Amino acid sequence: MKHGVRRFHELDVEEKKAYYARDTDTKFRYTSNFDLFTAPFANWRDTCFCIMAPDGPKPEELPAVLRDIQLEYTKEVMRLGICLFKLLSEALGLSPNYLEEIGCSEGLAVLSHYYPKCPEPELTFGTSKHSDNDFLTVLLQDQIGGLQVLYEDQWLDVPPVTGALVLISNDKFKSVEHRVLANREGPRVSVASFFTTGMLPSSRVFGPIKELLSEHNPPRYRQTTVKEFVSYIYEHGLDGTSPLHVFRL
Ligand SMILES: O=C(O)CCC(=O)C(=O)O
Ligand SMILES: [Fe+2]
Repeated sequence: MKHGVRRFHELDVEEKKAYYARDTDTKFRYTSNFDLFTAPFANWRDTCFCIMAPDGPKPEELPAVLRDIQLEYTKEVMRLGICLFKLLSEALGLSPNYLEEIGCSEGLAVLSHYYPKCPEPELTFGTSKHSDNDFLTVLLQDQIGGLQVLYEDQWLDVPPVTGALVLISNDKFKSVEHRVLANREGPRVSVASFFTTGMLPSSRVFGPIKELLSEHNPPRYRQTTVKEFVSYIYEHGLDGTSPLHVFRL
């Protein structure tokens, strides 16, 4: 998968142009800084964004250099995701299929990032500080490094694997804040698979799971739709703030 992503990003500009889009109606789109016009500054990163589930692209909509591998990789990520949602449900004391049944594994968006060498890495980031606005992220990264997580007020170089189940778990699972440094070495390639249903027109509401609530553990967030939750990031860009404060009671 990492080779496929690198092959795409290293194609001729003319070939990549055909996939460049800033609107939201193509399934596979190549872009740089989705939040270019809303974030406080630009990141040193290009991205291919592709909705793979529930309705993925037709194979011919994917660039030939990563077509087969992206389809195969996504199948495996979906299997892994379903397994993780079962374990997370159990960890919350719920039945194993709980998170799957409320729709957490229904949607999957694959973000394939390419961080070119940066001549002045102290002036920007590869990806600025944020926490992911989805249910869970499965992250694949290469060996270049630069990914950091915030732990007890310190940035640690740790390869993270888990994502964001904060709101519906009522803070039981905390979404890790993370960033990627721009790097003199590179390119760096990563693939972030977001379990999200933000692309669906669903009006289903999510809030803290009622089985987890009690007198001693009252809801800490109001209910919201995934669409509303996700829109925060588009409106603010990766400006270092978390959408969670908007929903906190
Ligand atoms: O490139 C990485 O390792 C992380 C990317 C990331 O944080 C994201 O896509 O949300
Ligand atoms: Fe992230």
